[in-house]
Amino acid sequence: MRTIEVFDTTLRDGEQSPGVNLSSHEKLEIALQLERLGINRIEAGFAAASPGDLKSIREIAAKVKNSTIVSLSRSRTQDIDKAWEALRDAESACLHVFLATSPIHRKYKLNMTKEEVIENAVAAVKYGRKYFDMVEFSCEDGSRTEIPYLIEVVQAVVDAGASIVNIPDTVGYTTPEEYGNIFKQLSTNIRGIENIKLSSHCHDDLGMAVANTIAAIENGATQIEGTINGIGERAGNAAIEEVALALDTRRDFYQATTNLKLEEIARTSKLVSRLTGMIVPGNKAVVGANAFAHESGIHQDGVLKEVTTYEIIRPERVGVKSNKLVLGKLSGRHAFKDKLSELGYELEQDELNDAFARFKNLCDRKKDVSDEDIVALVDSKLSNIPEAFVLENLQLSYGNNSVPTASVRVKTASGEVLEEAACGNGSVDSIYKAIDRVTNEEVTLEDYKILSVTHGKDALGEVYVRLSQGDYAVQGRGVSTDVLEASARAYLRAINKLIVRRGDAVEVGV
Ligand SMILES: CC(=O)SCCNC(=O)CCNC(=O)[C@H](O)C(C)(C)COP(=O)(O)OP(=O)(O)OC[C@H]1O[C@@H](n2cnc3c(N)ncnc32)[C@H](O)[C@@H]1OP(=O)(O)O
Ligand SMILES: CC(C)C(=O)C(=O)O
Ligand SMILES: [Mg+2]
Repeated sequence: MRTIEVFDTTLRDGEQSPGVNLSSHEKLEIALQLERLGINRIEAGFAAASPGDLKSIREIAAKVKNSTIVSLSRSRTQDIDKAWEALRDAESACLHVFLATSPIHRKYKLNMTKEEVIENAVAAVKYGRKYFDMVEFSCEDGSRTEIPYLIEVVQAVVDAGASIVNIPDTVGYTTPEEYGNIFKQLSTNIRGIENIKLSSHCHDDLGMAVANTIAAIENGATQIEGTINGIGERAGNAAIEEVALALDTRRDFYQATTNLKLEEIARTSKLVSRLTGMIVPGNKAVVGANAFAHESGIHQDGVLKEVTTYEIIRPERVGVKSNKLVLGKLSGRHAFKDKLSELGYELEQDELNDAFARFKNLCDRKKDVSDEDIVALVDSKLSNIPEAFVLENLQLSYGNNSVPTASVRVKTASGEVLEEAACGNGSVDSIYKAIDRVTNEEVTLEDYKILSVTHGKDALGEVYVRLSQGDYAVQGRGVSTDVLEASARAYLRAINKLIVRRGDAVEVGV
């Protein structure tokens, strides 16, 4: 059985998803969960991209001990210097340096000859090796590169000291057969291939990212790259959970496995979805809400007789648990704490007291409190964003023939209570206008999404908003049994984040 190493780029390529913008704290939370999942290498960002990216890579490098931390870097000395600045204190660090090799990129983007590309790639790897023991080189757009030339580039960077070579299908263009052949060619033509890791990195533009990744494994890849939930630039990257489960479920066929703790998958997926605001579709393989649901009579009958008739992955395998402890309004703190621990949360006493008070409050408004309700309730408070404004009261006047009016009362960080009212084109609009007034912020609402977290008429509603102000873009999430309250909480939360971001910007001198 071969062991395939897993390189996660949720925090770098995943953050390249349009609309996703994670704070340092959120990135750290994801990195710690990726470490728990057993990821071998975590690409924490692109240090030269911004002072904020550098800072969050450094924070992750300081806290994560069991995974190698990686920074992306162009083949430029100034980028490599920044990567070293971010990673110098990591327990285990890797520089990920890249340069495009395909004819299209050489001609139109880089304006370099074949020889210049090799020269720059070799120089970058050698420069990187002055700082780093582990250097990965990526032949960007490798799948559209002439194979004999690709072999030349790979041999040159291996000779220069790269210990991982990655062949990205940058634009999701390749097919399993074609991509597999590239790995076969490299596996048989590179001197010293046995001492390096050969890596795949696939995008999903034609919906083949996972199939292409598997083809690479079958033809010699020893590392795969991807993201949780398959998020990433354009149509996204190969979904790590899908590749891992394909190998696990069909180990009889592929004779390969990963060292991931598969039971951490559901939790990791939820965390990434929550913090990025990228909602996982119900029918998504492995982590979608319907992945383990059986709807039709014939399937249900089969599953009741023998579960393997229609279920190839047991839900427990990926950490989807059945509800064992039903909590309600008569439960106490011990049961609540026990449930939180089962759901993966270990709270400090004051956080627990706070969550418990909100749980009791929810029980008064909702008949059945499910695990999802509890996760939503705890998560909505745990992101540690300093709150410049806390929602104290929301009041609405609505009639189908009158102009909706909202009144909002907030408490500021200094304890001052402020109240404002506003009319709007609809209830949400009036709430947002009142919040703009009371916070004295001028923002643009770029996106507003509403969904139900749980089921039934007393379900929790979840609202995501994306706001911008000048160069800043932030997301906010609010959860409540009342969608208008959730809308207000999401908006206010985004404003609080915006205030923190502006503070960050002052700190780094932007
Ligand atoms: C396939 C991928 O996912 S690659 C990673 C993509 N991710 C990102 O780009 C996010 C982070 N990027 C950034 O913050 C910015 O692009 C920066 C800070 C890296 C660079 O910003 P700028 O200096 O303003 O350059 P800009 O992004 O406009 O253009 C890229 C430049 O890098 C060059 N370049 C692109 N790739 C490479 C590379 N691997 N090595 C060296 N140079 C490269 C381009 O040819 C262009 O050079 P030019 O200015 O001489 O024409
Ligand atoms: C930077 C590289 C690895 C990349 O993300 C790609 O080519 O898709
Ligand atoms: Mg990519």
